[in-house]
Amino acid sequence: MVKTKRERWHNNFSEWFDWILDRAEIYDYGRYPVKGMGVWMPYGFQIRRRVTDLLRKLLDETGHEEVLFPLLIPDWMLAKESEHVKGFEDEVYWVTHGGLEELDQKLALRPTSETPITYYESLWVQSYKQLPRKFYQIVSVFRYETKATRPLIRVREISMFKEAHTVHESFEDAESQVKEAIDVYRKFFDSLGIPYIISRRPDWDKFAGALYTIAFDTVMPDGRTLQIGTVHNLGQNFTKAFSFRIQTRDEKFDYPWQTSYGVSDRVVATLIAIHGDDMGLVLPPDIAPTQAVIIPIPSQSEEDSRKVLEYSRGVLSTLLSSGIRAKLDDREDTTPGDKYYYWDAKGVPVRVEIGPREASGNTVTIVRRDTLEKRTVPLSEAVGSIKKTFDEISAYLIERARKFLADHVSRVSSLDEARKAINEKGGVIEVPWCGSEECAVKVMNELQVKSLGTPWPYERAEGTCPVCGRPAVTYMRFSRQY
Ligand SMILES: Nc1ncnc2c1ncn2[C@@H]1O[C@H](COS(=O)(=O)NC(=O)[C@@H](N)CS)[C@@H](O)[C@H]1O
Ligand SMILES: [Zn+2]
Repeated sequence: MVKTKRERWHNNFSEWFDWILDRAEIYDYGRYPVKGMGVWMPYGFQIRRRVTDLLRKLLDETGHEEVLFPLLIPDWMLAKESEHVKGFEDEVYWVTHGGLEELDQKLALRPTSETPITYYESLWVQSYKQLPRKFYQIVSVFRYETKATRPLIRVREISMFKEAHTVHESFEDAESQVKEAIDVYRKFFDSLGIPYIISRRPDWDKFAGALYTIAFDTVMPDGRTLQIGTVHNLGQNFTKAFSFRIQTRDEKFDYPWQTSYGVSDRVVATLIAIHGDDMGLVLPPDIAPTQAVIIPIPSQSEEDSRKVLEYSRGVLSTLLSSGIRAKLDDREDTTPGDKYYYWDAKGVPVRVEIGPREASGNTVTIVRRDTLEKRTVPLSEAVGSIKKTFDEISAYLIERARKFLADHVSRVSSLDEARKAINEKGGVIEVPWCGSEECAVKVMNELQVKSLGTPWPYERAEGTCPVCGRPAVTYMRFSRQY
Protein backbone atom coordinates (compact mmCIF):
# COMPACT_ATOMS: atom_id res chain seq x y z
CA MET A 1 0.00 0.00 0.00
CA VAL A 2 1.63 3.24 -1.15
CA LYS A 3 1.57 5.79 1.65
CA THR A 4 1.66 9.55 1.31
CA LYS A 5 4.80 11.27 2.61
CA ARG A 6 4.72 12.98 6.03
CA GLU A 7 8.25 14.39 6.34
CA ARG A 8 7.40 18.12 6.35
CA TRP A 9 4.25 17.38 8.30
CA HIS A 10 6.40 15.78 10.98
CA ASN A 11 9.60 17.83 10.99
CA ASN A 12 8.20 21.31 10.44
CA PHE A 13 4.75 20.85 11.87
CA SER A 14 3.97 24.47 12.79
CA GLU A 15 5.26 25.71 9.41
CA TRP A 16 3.22 22.96 7.70
CA PHE A 17 0.15 23.88 9.75
CA ASP A 18 0.34 27.57 8.81
CA TRP A 19 0.93 26.58 5.16
CA ILE A 20 -2.06 24.25 4.95
CA LEU A 21 -4.52 26.72 6.55
CA ASP A 22 -3.69 29.04 3.67
CA ARG A 23 -3.20 26.47 0.88
CA ALA A 24 -6.47 24.64 1.64
CA GLU A 25 -8.26 27.99 2.25
CA ILE A 26 -9.37 27.06 5.78
CA TYR A 27 -8.60 30.08 7.99
CA ASP A 28 -7.01 33.42 7.15
CA TYR A 29 -4.77 34.20 10.13
CA GLY A 30 -2.16 36.84 10.85
CA ARG A 31 -3.55 39.47 8.53
CA TYR A 32 -6.47 40.50 10.74
CA PRO A 33 -5.34 43.60 12.70
CA VAL A 34 -6.23 42.13 16.14
CA LYS A 35 -3.76 39.61 17.60
CA GLY A 36 -5.25 36.15 18.18
CA MET A 37 -8.20 36.64 15.82
CA GLY A 38 -8.60 35.16 12.35
CA VAL A 39 -11.15 34.68 9.58
CA TRP A 40 -12.92 31.41 8.80
CA MET A 41 -12.82 31.09 4.99
CA PRO A 42 -15.64 29.34 3.07
CA TYR A 43 -14.00 25.88 2.80
CA GLY A 44 -12.83 25.96 6.41
CA PHE A 45 -16.28 27.06 7.49
CA GLN A 46 -17.87 24.09 5.71
CA ILE A 47 -15.61 21.75 7.70
CA ARG A 48 -16.40 23.67 10.92
CA ARG A 49 -20.13 23.41 10.20
CA ARG A 50 -20.02 19.65 9.71
CA VAL A 51 -18.07 19.30 12.96
CA THR A 52 -20.54 21.44 14.92
CA ASP A 53 -23.51 19.65 13.31
CA LEU A 54 -22.06 16.35 14.58
CA LEU A 55 -21.58 17.88 18.04
CA ARG A 56 -25.16 19.24 18.10
CA LYS A 57 -26.50 15.81 17.14
CA LEU A 58 -24.61 14.10 19.99
CA LEU A 59 -25.75 16.75 22.51
CA ASP A 60 -29.38 16.92 21.33
CA GLU A 61 -29.77 13.13 21.52
CA THR A 62 -28.56 13.17 25.15
CA GLY A 63 -31.13 15.68 26.40
CA HIS A 64 -29.15 18.90 25.99
CA GLU A 65 -31.03 22.07 25.01
CA GLU A 66 -29.32 24.68 22.86
CA VAL A 67 -29.59 28.26 24.17
CA LEU A 68 -27.97 31.61 23.49
CA PHE A 69 -26.80 33.97 26.24
CA PRO A 70 -25.59 37.57 25.96
CA LEU A 71 -21.96 38.15 25.13
CA LEU A 72 -21.49 40.85 27.80
CA ILE A 73 -21.28 39.98 31.51
CA PRO A 74 -21.44 42.79 34.12
CA ASP A 75 -18.36 42.83 36.34
CA TRP A 76 -20.37 42.18 39.55
CA MET A 77 -21.77 38.96 37.97
CA LEU A 78 -18.41 37.65 36.81
CA ALA A 79 -16.99 38.37 40.28
CA LYS A 80 -19.66 36.35 42.13
CA GLU A 81 -17.56 33.17 42.31
CA SER A 82 -14.20 34.18 43.78
CA GLU A 83 -12.08 31.26 42.48
CA HIS A 84 -13.57 31.75 39.02
CA VAL A 85 -12.93 35.47 38.74
CA LYS A 86 -9.42 35.02 40.19
CA GLY A 87 -8.68 32.35 37.59
CA PHE A 88 -9.81 34.56 34.73
CA GLU A 89 -8.89 38.05 35.93
CA ASP A 90 -5.85 38.43 33.68
CA GLU A 91 -7.66 36.99 30.65
CA VAL A 92 -10.87 39.06 30.54
CA TYR A 93 -11.54 41.70 27.87
CA TRP A 94 -13.58 44.62 29.22
CA VAL A 95 -16.07 46.98 27.51
CA THR A 96 -15.98 50.34 29.27
CA HIS A 97 -17.74 52.76 26.92
CA GLY A 98 -21.02 53.02 25.00
CA GLY A 99 -20.31 55.55 22.27
CA LEU A 100 -18.71 58.57 23.95
CA GLU A 101 -20.22 57.74 27.32
CA GLU A 102 -18.26 55.87 29.99
CA LEU A 103 -20.40 52.96 31.22
CA ASP A 104 -21.33 53.11 34.92
CA GLN A 105 -20.31 49.45 35.21
CA LYS A 106 -17.75 47.76 33.00
CA LEU A 107 -18.84 44.73 31.02
CA ALA A 108 -16.76 41.61 30.35
CA LEU A 109 -16.67 39.88 27.00
CA ARG A 110 -17.60 36.39 28.24
CA PRO A 111 -14.51 34.21 28.76
CA THR A 112 -16.97 31.36 29.50
CA SER A 113 -20.58 31.51 30.71
CA GLU A 114 -20.93 29.78 34.11
CA THR A 115 -21.94 33.05 35.76
CA PRO A 116 -24.79 34.29 33.50
CA ILE A 117 -26.07 30.74 33.06
CA THR A 118 -26.15 30.03 36.82
CA TYR A 119 -27.85 33.39 37.34
CA TYR A 120 -30.61 32.43 34.88
CA GLU A 121 -30.92 28.86 36.17
CA SER A 122 -31.72 30.39 39.58
CA LEU A 123 -34.59 32.27 37.88
CA TRP A 124 -35.83 29.26 35.88
CA VAL A 125 -35.46 26.39 38.39
CA GLN A 126 -37.15 26.20 41.82
CA SER A 127 -37.53 22.48 42.45
CA TYR A 128 -35.68 19.16 42.05
CA LYS A 129 -38.68 18.10 39.95
CA GLN A 130 -37.37 20.30 37.17
CA LEU A 131 -33.92 18.65 37.17
CA PRO A 132 -31.66 17.74 35.50
CA ARG A 133 -31.38 20.57 32.98
CA LYS A 134 -28.60 20.45 30.36
CA PHE A 135 -27.97 23.61 28.33
CA TYR A 136 -25.34 24.33 25.70
CA GLN A 137 -24.35 27.10 23.33
CA ILE A 138 -21.83 27.33 20.47
CA VAL A 139 -20.52 30.88 20.57
CA SER A 140 -17.47 33.11 20.59
CA VAL A 141 -15.75 33.55 23.93
CA PHE A 142 -12.84 35.93 24.45
CA ARG A 143 -9.65 35.33 26.42
CA TYR A 144 -6.69 37.68 26.49
CA GLU A 145 -4.23 34.81 26.12
CA THR A 146 -0.71 35.87 27.08
CA LYS A 147 0.99 32.66 25.87
CA ALA A 148 1.88 32.51 22.17
CA THR A 149 -1.28 32.69 20.09
CA ARG A 150 -1.62 30.26 17.16
CA PRO A 151 -4.35 29.90 14.53
CA LEU A 152 -7.20 27.67 15.79
CA ILE A 153 -4.92 26.28 18.55
CA ARG A 154 -4.63 29.28 20.87
CA VAL A 155 -6.77 32.23 19.81
CA ARG A 156 -8.12 35.21 21.70
CA GLU A 157 -11.55 35.03 20.10
CA ILE A 158 -12.48 31.36 20.50
CA SER A 159 -15.18 31.47 17.86
CA MET A 160 -16.21 27.81 17.90
CA PHE A 161 -16.59 27.45 21.65
CA LYS A 162 -19.19 24.83 22.60
CA GLU A 163 -19.95 25.21 26.28
CA ALA A 164 -22.41 22.87 28.02
CA HIS A 165 -23.78 23.66 31.48
CA THR A 166 -25.88 21.24 33.50
CA VAL A 167 -27.68 21.43 36.85
CA HIS A 168 -28.59 18.46 39.09
CA GLU A 169 -30.31 17.69 42.39
CA SER A 170 -27.39 15.74 43.86
CA PHE A 171 -23.62 15.27 43.73
CA GLU A 172 -24.14 11.71 42.48
CA ASP A 173 -26.30 12.99 39.63
CA ALA A 174 -23.64 15.52 38.69
CA GLU A 175 -21.03 12.73 38.81
CA SER A 176 -23.06 10.62 36.37
CA GLN A 177 -23.36 13.69 34.14
CA VAL A 178 -19.55 13.97 34.10
CA LYS A 179 -19.48 10.38 32.81
CA GLU A 180 -22.13 11.14 30.18
CA ALA A 181 -20.16 14.17 29.02
CA ILE A 182 -17.01 12.03 28.71
CA ASP A 183 -18.95 9.52 26.61
CA VAL A 184 -20.30 12.27 24.36
CA TYR A 185 -16.71 13.49 23.81
CA ARG A 186 -15.45 9.95 23.17
CA LYS A 187 -18.08 9.47 20.44
CA PHE A 188 -17.36 12.95 19.06
CA PHE A 189 -13.58 12.47 18.79
CA ASP A 190 -13.90 8.85 17.63
CA SER A 191 -16.17 9.98 14.74
CA LEU A 192 -13.46 12.45 13.72
CA GLY A 193 -10.70 9.83 14.02
CA ILE A 194 -9.03 11.90 16.73
CA PRO A 195 -7.28 9.76 19.39
CA TYR A 196 -7.00 11.00 22.97
CA ILE A 197 -5.96 10.15 26.50
CA ILE A 198 -8.23 11.11 29.37
CA SER A 199 -6.71 12.47 32.58
CA ARG A 200 -7.92 13.97 35.80
CA ARG A 201 -6.08 17.29 35.95
CA PRO A 202 -4.09 17.80 39.17
CA ASP A 203 -5.84 20.05 41.67
CA TRP A 204 -3.35 22.85 41.02
CA ASP A 205 -4.41 22.87 37.38
CA LYS A 206 -8.19 22.46 37.46
CA PHE A 207 -10.72 24.88 35.91
CA ALA A 208 -11.21 28.03 38.02
CA GLY A 209 -14.25 27.38 40.24
CA ALA A 210 -14.46 23.60 39.70
CA LEU A 211 -14.18 20.72 42.18
CA TYR A 212 -12.11 18.85 39.58
CA THR A 213 -11.41 18.75 35.86
CA ILE A 214 -11.23 15.78 33.48
CA ALA A 215 -9.36 16.58 30.27
CA PHE A 216 -8.98 15.04 26.81
CA ASP A 217 -5.46 15.50 25.43
CA THR A 218 -3.96 14.41 22.14
CA VAL A 219 -0.38 14.37 20.85
CA MET A 220 0.24 16.67 17.91
CA PRO A 221 2.68 15.71 15.09
CA ASP A 222 5.49 17.67 16.76
CA GLY A 223 5.12 15.62 19.95
CA ARG A 224 3.54 18.37 22.03
CA THR A 225 0.16 17.70 23.62
CA LEU A 226 -2.97 19.75 23.06
CA GLN A 227 -5.93 19.90 25.43
CA ILE A 228 -8.88 19.28 23.11
CA GLY A 229 -11.75 19.06 25.59
CA THR A 230 -12.51 19.39 29.29
CA VAL A 231 -15.26 18.31 31.66
CA HIS A 232 -15.66 19.98 35.05
CA ASN A 233 -17.63 18.99 38.12
CA LEU A 234 -18.48 22.43 39.55
CA GLY A 235 -20.03 21.08 42.76
CA GLN A 236 -22.13 23.79 44.43
CA ASN A 237 -19.53 26.51 43.99
CA PHE A 238 -21.51 28.62 41.54
CA THR A 239 -24.99 27.87 42.94
CA LYS A 240 -23.79 28.97 46.41
CA ALA A 241 -22.18 32.07 44.95
CA PHE A 242 -25.53 32.97 43.35
CA SER A 243 -27.66 31.87 46.37
CA PHE A 244 -29.38 29.51 43.94
CA ARG A 245 -31.38 27.11 46.15
CA ILE A 246 -34.05 24.61 45.13
CA GLN A 247 -36.68 22.61 46.97
CA THR A 248 -35.06 19.20 47.40
CA ARG A 249 -36.66 15.74 47.34
CA ASP A 250 -36.85 15.60 51.13
CA GLU A 251 -38.86 18.85 51.29
CA LYS A 252 -35.81 20.90 52.36
CA PHE A 253 -33.95 23.65 50.49
CA ASP A 254 -30.39 23.25 49.23
CA TYR A 255 -28.03 24.37 46.52
CA PRO A 256 -28.15 22.23 43.35
CA TRP A 257 -25.01 20.71 41.73
CA GLN A 258 -23.50 21.62 38.37
CA THR A 259 -21.12 20.48 35.65
CA SER A 260 -19.76 22.25 32.58
CA TYR A 261 -17.79 20.96 29.58
CA GLY A 262 -16.29 22.55 26.51
CA VAL A 263 -14.55 22.06 23.19
CA SER A 264 -13.43 24.68 20.69
CA ASP A 265 -11.76 25.54 17.36
CA ARG A 266 -9.00 23.18 18.52
CA VAL A 267 -11.11 20.27 17.31
CA VAL A 268 -10.73 21.46 13.70
CA ALA A 269 -7.04 22.18 14.33
CA THR A 270 -6.58 18.60 15.54
CA LEU A 271 -8.55 17.13 12.65
CA ILE A 272 -6.21 18.94 10.25
CA ALA A 273 -3.03 18.17 12.19
CA ILE A 274 -3.58 14.51 13.02
CA HIS A 275 -4.66 13.24 9.59
CA GLY A 276 -2.70 15.56 7.30
CA ASP A 277 0.35 14.76 5.18
CA ASP A 278 2.86 16.63 3.05
CA MET A 279 0.24 17.22 0.34
CA GLY A 280 -2.18 18.84 2.81
CA LEU A 281 -5.42 17.85 4.49
CA VAL A 282 -6.71 14.30 4.62
CA LEU A 283 -10.35 14.48 5.72
CA PRO A 284 -12.43 11.65 7.17
CA PRO A 285 -15.18 11.17 4.54
CA ASP A 286 -18.04 11.72 7.02
CA ILE A 287 -17.14 15.37 7.52
CA ALA A 288 -15.49 16.13 4.16
CA PRO A 289 -17.38 18.96 2.40
CA THR A 290 -16.55 17.25 -0.92
CA GLN A 291 -16.16 13.48 -0.64
CA ALA A 292 -15.26 12.70 -4.25
CA VAL A 293 -13.95 14.93 -7.03
CA ILE A 294 -14.18 13.87 -10.67
CA ILE A 295 -11.24 14.93 -12.85
CA PRO A 296 -11.80 14.57 -16.61
CA ILE A 297 -8.53 13.90 -18.47
CA PRO A 298 -8.64 15.44 -21.96
CA SER A 299 -6.85 13.86 -24.93
CA GLN A 300 -5.43 15.07 -28.25
CA SER A 301 -8.60 14.37 -30.20
CA GLU A 302 -11.42 16.88 -29.74
CA GLU A 303 -13.89 14.05 -30.17
CA ASP A 304 -12.42 11.98 -27.33
CA SER A 305 -12.26 14.98 -25.00
CA ARG A 306 -15.89 15.74 -25.64
CA LYS A 307 -16.80 12.11 -24.90
CA VAL A 308 -14.79 12.20 -21.67
CA LEU A 309 -16.61 15.33 -20.51
CA GLU A 310 -20.01 13.91 -21.37
CA TYR A 311 -19.26 10.62 -19.62
CA SER A 312 -17.91 12.52 -16.57
CA ARG A 313 -21.15 14.45 -16.28
CA GLY A 314 -23.02 11.14 -16.24
CA VAL A 315 -20.75 9.79 -13.50
CA LEU A 316 -21.30 12.99 -11.47
CA SER A 317 -25.08 12.63 -11.52
CA THR A 318 -24.79 8.92 -10.61
CA LEU A 319 -22.66 9.79 -7.55
CA LEU A 320 -24.82 12.75 -6.52
CA SER A 321 -28.04 10.74 -6.75
CA SER A 322 -26.48 8.11 -4.47
CA GLY A 323 -25.90 10.77 -1.79
CA ILE A 324 -22.18 11.15 -2.30
CA ARG A 325 -21.00 14.77 -2.02
CA ALA A 326 -19.29 14.80 -5.44
CA LYS A 327 -17.89 17.57 -7.63
CA LEU A 328 -16.79 17.63 -11.28
CA ASP A 329 -13.76 19.83 -11.84
CA ASP A 330 -14.29 20.72 -15.52
CA ARG A 331 -12.22 23.93 -15.42
CA GLU A 332 -10.71 24.36 -18.88
CA ASP A 333 -7.77 26.53 -17.84
CA THR A 334 -6.27 24.02 -15.40
CA THR A 335 -4.31 20.84 -16.13
CA PRO A 336 -5.31 17.53 -14.46
CA GLY A 337 -2.05 17.66 -12.48
CA ASP A 338 -2.84 21.07 -11.05
CA LYS A 339 -6.35 19.85 -10.23
CA TYR A 340 -4.88 16.85 -8.34
CA TYR A 341 -2.66 19.20 -6.35
CA TYR A 342 -5.58 21.56 -5.59
CA TRP A 343 -8.01 18.89 -4.37
CA ASP A 344 -5.33 16.82 -2.58
CA ALA A 345 -4.50 19.91 -0.50
CA LYS A 346 -8.17 20.19 0.44
CA GLY A 347 -8.16 16.61 1.66
CA VAL A 348 -10.91 15.28 -0.62
CA PRO A 349 -10.98 11.58 0.32
CA VAL A 350 -11.51 10.13 -3.18
CA ARG A 351 -10.50 11.28 -6.66
CA VAL A 352 -12.29 9.82 -9.68
CA GLU A 353 -10.09 9.97 -12.80
CA ILE A 354 -11.84 9.74 -16.13
CA GLY A 355 -9.87 9.57 -19.40
CA PRO A 356 -10.67 8.17 -22.88
CA ARG A 357 -10.06 4.61 -21.58
CA GLU A 358 -12.68 4.95 -18.82
CA ALA A 359 -15.13 6.71 -21.15
CA SER A 360 -14.91 4.03 -23.82
CA GLY A 361 -14.64 1.14 -21.34
CA ASN A 362 -17.53 2.38 -19.18
CA THR A 363 -15.32 2.28 -16.05
CA VAL A 364 -14.00 4.77 -13.49
CA THR A 365 -10.57 4.95 -11.81
CA ILE A 366 -10.77 5.60 -8.06
CA VAL A 367 -7.76 7.06 -6.19
CA ARG A 368 -7.58 7.10 -2.36
CA ARG A 369 -6.28 10.37 -0.85
CA ASP A 370 -4.76 8.66 2.22
CA THR A 371 -2.80 5.83 0.61
CA LEU A 372 -2.84 6.95 -3.08
CA GLU A 373 -4.08 3.48 -3.99
CA LYS A 374 -5.72 3.32 -7.45
CA ARG A 375 -8.33 0.91 -8.74
CA THR A 376 -10.46 0.84 -11.87
CA VAL A 377 -14.00 -0.50 -11.54
CA PRO A 378 -16.99 -0.81 -13.92
CA LEU A 379 -19.32 2.21 -13.71
CA SER A 380 -22.07 -0.09 -12.39
CA GLU A 381 -19.92 -0.76 -9.27
CA ALA A 382 -18.63 2.81 -8.84
CA VAL A 383 -21.04 3.92 -6.07
CA GLY A 384 -20.55 0.74 -4.03
CA SER A 385 -16.81 0.82 -4.45
CA ILE A 386 -16.51 4.50 -3.52
CA LYS A 387 -18.66 4.08 -0.39
CA LYS A 388 -16.55 1.07 0.60
CA THR A 389 -13.44 3.20 0.04
CA PHE A 390 -14.85 5.84 2.39
CA ASP A 391 -15.14 3.20 5.12
CA GLU A 392 -11.59 1.99 4.42
CA ILE A 393 -10.25 5.55 4.66
CA SER A 394 -12.08 6.25 7.95
CA ALA A 395 -10.76 3.01 9.44
CA TYR A 396 -7.22 3.65 8.17
CA LEU A 397 -7.11 7.23 9.50
CA ILE A 398 -8.22 6.42 13.04
CA GLU A 399 -5.97 3.36 13.19
CA ARG A 400 -2.95 5.33 12.01
CA ALA A 401 -3.74 8.15 14.45
CA ARG A 402 -4.24 5.77 17.40
CA LYS A 403 -0.92 4.07 16.60
CA PHE A 404 0.84 7.46 16.53
CA LEU A 405 -0.63 8.32 19.94
CA ALA A 406 0.20 4.92 21.43
CA ASP A 407 3.79 5.28 20.16
CA HIS A 408 4.00 8.61 21.97
CA VAL A 409 2.82 7.57 25.43
CA SER A 410 5.76 6.17 27.41
CA ARG A 411 5.35 4.52 30.81
CA VAL A 412 8.69 4.90 32.63
CA SER A 413 9.99 4.04 36.08
CA SER A 414 12.97 6.39 36.47
CA LEU A 415 13.70 10.04 35.80
CA ASP A 416 16.45 9.08 33.34
CA GLU A 417 14.00 7.01 31.35
CA ALA A 418 11.51 9.88 31.53
CA ARG A 419 14.08 12.41 30.32
CA LYS A 420 15.10 10.17 27.43
CA ALA A 421 11.49 9.56 26.36
CA ILE A 422 10.40 13.20 26.50
CA ASN A 423 13.53 14.50 24.75
CA GLU A 424 13.65 11.83 22.04
CA LYS A 425 9.98 11.09 21.37
CA GLY A 426 8.05 13.92 23.00
CA GLY A 427 4.44 12.96 23.67
CA VAL A 428 3.33 11.87 27.14
CA ILE A 429 5.39 10.24 29.89
CA GLU A 430 3.65 8.32 32.67
CA VAL A 431 5.64 8.28 35.91
CA PRO A 432 4.71 6.25 39.05
CA TRP A 433 3.57 8.88 41.55
CA CYS A 434 3.35 8.91 45.35
CA GLY A 435 0.61 11.57 45.28
CA SER A 436 2.58 14.51 46.62
CA GLU A 437 2.60 17.78 44.69
CA GLU A 438 6.25 18.57 45.41
CA CYS A 439 7.37 15.34 43.70
CA ALA A 440 5.33 16.29 40.62
CA VAL A 441 6.77 19.80 40.71
CA LYS A 442 10.31 18.35 40.91
CA VAL A 443 9.69 16.28 37.76
CA MET A 444 8.28 19.34 35.99
CA ASN A 445 11.32 21.44 36.85
CA GLU A 446 13.81 18.65 36.13
CA LEU A 447 12.40 17.75 32.72
CA GLN A 448 10.87 21.08 31.62
CA VAL A 449 7.44 19.47 31.31
CA LYS A 450 3.97 20.24 32.64
CA SER A 451 1.65 17.80 34.38
CA LEU A 452 -1.43 16.50 32.56
CA GLY A 453 -2.81 14.71 35.61
CA THR A 454 -3.57 11.09 36.50
CA PRO A 455 -5.26 8.44 34.33
CA TRP A 456 -9.07 8.55 34.20
CA PRO A 457 -10.54 6.12 35.09
CA TYR A 458 -8.17 5.71 38.05
CA GLU A 459 -5.30 3.27 37.54
CA ARG A 460 -3.16 1.78 40.34
CA ALA A 461 0.59 2.05 39.66
CA GLU A 462 3.29 -0.52 40.33
CA GLY A 463 6.66 0.47 41.80
CA THR A 464 7.81 3.55 43.68
CA CYS A 465 7.89 7.29 43.06
CA PRO A 466 11.26 7.98 41.32
CA VAL A 467 11.60 11.27 43.21
CA CYS A 468 11.02 10.25 46.85
CA GLY A 469 11.04 6.45 46.72
CA ARG A 470 7.67 6.10 48.43
CA PRO A 471 5.17 3.57 47.01
CA ALA A 472 3.33 4.91 43.94
CA VAL A 473 -0.46 5.23 44.22
CA THR A 474 -1.06 5.99 40.54
CA TYR A 475 0.76 7.47 37.51
CA MET A 476 1.31 11.18 36.93
CA ARG A 477 1.39 12.14 33.24
CA PHE A 478 3.68 14.88 31.94
CA SER A 479 4.22 16.46 28.53
CA ARG A 480 5.33 19.60 26.69
CA GLN A 481 2.12 21.32 25.79
CA TYR A 482 0.57 23.94 23.53
N1 LIG B 1 -7.31 30.18 23.75
C1 LIG B 1 -7.94 29.07 23.31
N2 LIG B 1 -8.02 28.82 21.99
C2 LIG B 1 -8.65 27.71 21.54
N3 LIG B 1 -9.24 26.79 22.34
C3 LIG B 1 -9.17 27.01 23.67
C4 LIG B 1 -8.53 28.14 24.23
N4 LIG B 1 -8.65 28.07 25.58
C5 LIG B 1 -9.34 26.94 25.85
N5 LIG B 1 -9.65 26.29 24.72
C6 LIG B 1 -10.40 25.05 24.59
O1 LIG B 1 -11.66 25.22 25.25
C7 LIG B 1 -11.90 24.10 26.09
C8 LIG B 1 -12.79 24.52 27.27
O2 LIG B 1 -12.15 25.59 27.97
S1 LIG B 1 -11.96 25.41 29.50
O3 LIG B 1 -11.48 26.67 30.00
O4 LIG B 1 -11.13 24.28 29.74
N6 LIG B 1 -13.40 25.07 30.14
C9 LIG B 1 -14.39 25.97 30.22
O5 LIG B 1 -14.28 27.10 29.79
C10 LIG B 1 -15.64 25.47 30.92
N7 LIG B 1 -16.57 26.58 31.04
C11 LIG B 1 -16.28 24.38 30.13
S2 LIG B 1 -17.01 25.02 28.71
C12 LIG B 1 -10.52 23.63 26.50
O6 LIG B 1 -10.53 22.25 26.83
C13 LIG B 1 -9.70 23.87 25.24
O7 LIG B 1 -9.80 22.75 24.37
ZN1 LIG C 1 7.18 11.13 45.59
